[in-house]
Amino acid sequence: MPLAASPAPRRALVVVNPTAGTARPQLLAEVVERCRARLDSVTVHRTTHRGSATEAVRAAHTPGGGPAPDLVVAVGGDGTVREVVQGLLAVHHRHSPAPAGAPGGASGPGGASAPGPGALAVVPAGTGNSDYRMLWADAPWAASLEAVLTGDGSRARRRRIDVGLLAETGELVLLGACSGLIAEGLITARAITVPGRERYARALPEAAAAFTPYPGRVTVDGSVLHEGATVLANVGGGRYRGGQYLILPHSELDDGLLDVCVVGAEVAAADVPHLARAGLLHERPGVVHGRGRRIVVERLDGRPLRFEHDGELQRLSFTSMTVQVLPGVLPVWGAATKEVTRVHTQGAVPLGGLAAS
Ligand SMILES: Nc1ncnc2c1ncn2[C@@H]1O[C@H](COP(=O)(O)OP(=O)(O)OP(=O)(O)O)[C@@H](O)[C@H]1O
Repeated sequence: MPLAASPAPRRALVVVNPTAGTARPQLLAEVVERCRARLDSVTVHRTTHRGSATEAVRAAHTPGGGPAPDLVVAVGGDGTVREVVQGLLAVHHRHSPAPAGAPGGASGPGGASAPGPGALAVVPAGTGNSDYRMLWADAPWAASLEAVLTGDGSRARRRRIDVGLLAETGELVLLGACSGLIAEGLITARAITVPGRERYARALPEAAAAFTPYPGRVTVDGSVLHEGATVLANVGGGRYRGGQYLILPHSELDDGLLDVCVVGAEVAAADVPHLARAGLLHERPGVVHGRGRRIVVERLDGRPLRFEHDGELQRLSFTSMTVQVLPGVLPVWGAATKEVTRVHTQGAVPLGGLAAS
């Protein structure tokens, strides 16, 4: 759901993780210089430990602690973005008396009630940077940031996007959560030393070659979508996983719903990586799609369900994962339309995520 307007931001909090994969001092210097050239006030927080980004975002929005930022720039990888989002959602819950996702809510700058969280902008400085790609595809970060700072509506939009809540742990799901093969790929990736996206591009086929489907069930808002041998069930979120595998081609980040794709055993696991890279997986027989507010993914033989969310493997021994939508809770800057840029995969398709409006 687009906000009524996308005014240019005035006050930024820049949160940088100096330990993120590609966070060089000159990158931070350039981000800060660009922000200072355009904005009234810019505060920089360098993270010092895990959780530091969340703390900084919350502190910057403390009532009575001075004007809150209307822009929060996360400079780091997906882990840093997730921590910043956690902080923003804590502020959202503190400030939003309106039901989650209600248009307008209390979060627009200049709103009558206390301002909600600043809008997220991402500068990619990690190794995978899937969050940045979900929002901007392959656009260069400097051009994206400049469009945000100037409120250039032809290139950047501020929207309130949906976030998933993993009911079993209370964790947030931004890019997506997946059982089966994609989770196995993360385990295989640990032994591969090449950085970033390339690591996962090598890991997934390797994991697929050794993969055995599990007995599973997927339920969408109380109705069974799939029951039987399962290769993967992906809930989201972004259209791509691993920044390159097209799994949810019709997912919109701001429609108030979660999409789910289940790949049944009719599709050989070994074919999933190349089909998904080519953008062909979703139309194969044995692949089903659903959309709803609450998605339950179960393993039915009593053994732990292997699953991940946002690229983090879930280490607890749950037999199910339940993802509920928190509609429209996260204000975020992204590309103006989904047609603006393309992700370079073999079968390049329009960017997933933000609805053109
Ligand atoms: N100062 C710090 N020292 C150690 N760890 C930190 C620090 N600041 C943040 N972290 C942690 O570093 C982790 C990894 O950061 P991040 O994901 O941004 O970088 P990355 O792993 O290089 O990128 P990507 O996730 O895109 O591959 C985060 O989970 C975060 O909690």
